[in-house]
Amino acid sequence: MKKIAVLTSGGDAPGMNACIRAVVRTAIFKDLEIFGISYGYDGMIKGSIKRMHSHSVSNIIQRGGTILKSARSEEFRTKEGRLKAYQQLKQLEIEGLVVIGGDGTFTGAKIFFEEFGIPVIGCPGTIDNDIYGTDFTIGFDTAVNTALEAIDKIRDTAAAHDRIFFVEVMGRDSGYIAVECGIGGGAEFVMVPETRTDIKKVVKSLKNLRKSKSSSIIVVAEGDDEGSADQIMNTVKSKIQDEFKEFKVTTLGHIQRGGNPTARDRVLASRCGMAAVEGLMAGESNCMAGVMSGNVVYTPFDDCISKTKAIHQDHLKLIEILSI
Ligand SMILES: Nc1ncnc2c1ncn2[C@@H]1O[C@H](COP(=O)(O)OP(=O)(O)OP(=O)(O)O)[C@@H](O)[C@H]1O
Ligand SMILES: O=P(O)(O)OC[C@H]1O[C@](O)(CO)[C@@H](O)[C@@H]1O
Repeated sequence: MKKIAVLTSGGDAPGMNACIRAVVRTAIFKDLEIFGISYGYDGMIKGSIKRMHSHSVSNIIQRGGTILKSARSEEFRTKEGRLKAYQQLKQLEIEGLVVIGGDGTFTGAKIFFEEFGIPVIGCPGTIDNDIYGTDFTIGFDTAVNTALEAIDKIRDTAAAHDRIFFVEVMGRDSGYIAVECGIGGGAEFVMVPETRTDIKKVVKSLKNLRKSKSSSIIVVAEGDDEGSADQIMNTVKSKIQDEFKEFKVTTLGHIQRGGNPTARDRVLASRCGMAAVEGLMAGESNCMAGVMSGNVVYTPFDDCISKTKAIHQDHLKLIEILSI
């Protein structure tokens, strides 16, 4: 193998730049030619592919976003689109690919590998932490810390005005961010897509808590089965508005995807990036390089996509016990 390429795809995540840096510098260290593809699979289809050098990734380890840009590509979902992408790689004699993204990115990579046989290794880059085969995904720790900082501030005003705050965090299909910042932020409740939200139970508990607390923080993952934080707030409010003075909603949104990556994300990203290149050179393919229990592991894309990394039930219990 002489030439490989790297791209970022799906939602950006803090630490993607550190991962690109690790891929580029490991490739150069191993005497490979390394190419950067802009705008994910769209850029691969359009041929937005440039040679990268060590200096191309200088001064980016601390930066959020991705210097390669990211995109969600509809065309890559079609066979014709993927064929165009393959032809672009073939023209440049690129023989291996590193894709940094989430489970959608890995689904595309798996199909691409099966159709054209180009070895592909993924690095888990998404704030959602919803990928099987790695304890944490790149960007998750930063997103949790960003959300936590906001919750700490919201708590001040919630306490000052005796309010119930519903704080919506990201997680289309996953409650990992909600659970971690719920524990760290001392939330009274956390609502996640993985478990059924019981509004009656929440109302009953809030009434009970009213005896000892005048304010509460409820963290809602955006994909909760009862709807958005706004919808949930209105349902809860209609049942207990006499008991609490005020109900407020704060949606944290995309601030969770930006900012300088934490040390944990930079280290994880660097390890996964290096492992992806080493894996390609050792003949690994159609898999993701992740870190589990401190060790680098290669997990088949099939497992990363089809197996779920369940929320720890004891984490949910922890929130319930500590909120009394
Ligand atoms: N079934 C599929 N076939 C081909 N390509 C796919 C498929 N699923 C996803 N992709 C490609 O992967 C891209 C990224 O997927 P997606 O938008 O789901 O983000 P992701 O990688 O899961 O990241 P995040 O978790 O941050 O949303 C899609 O825009 C598409 O180009
Ligand atoms: O704004 P976008 O890019 O559509 O992404 C939103 C989604 O991306 C994620 O943040 C994952 O990166 C989800 O939690 C969220 O639903």
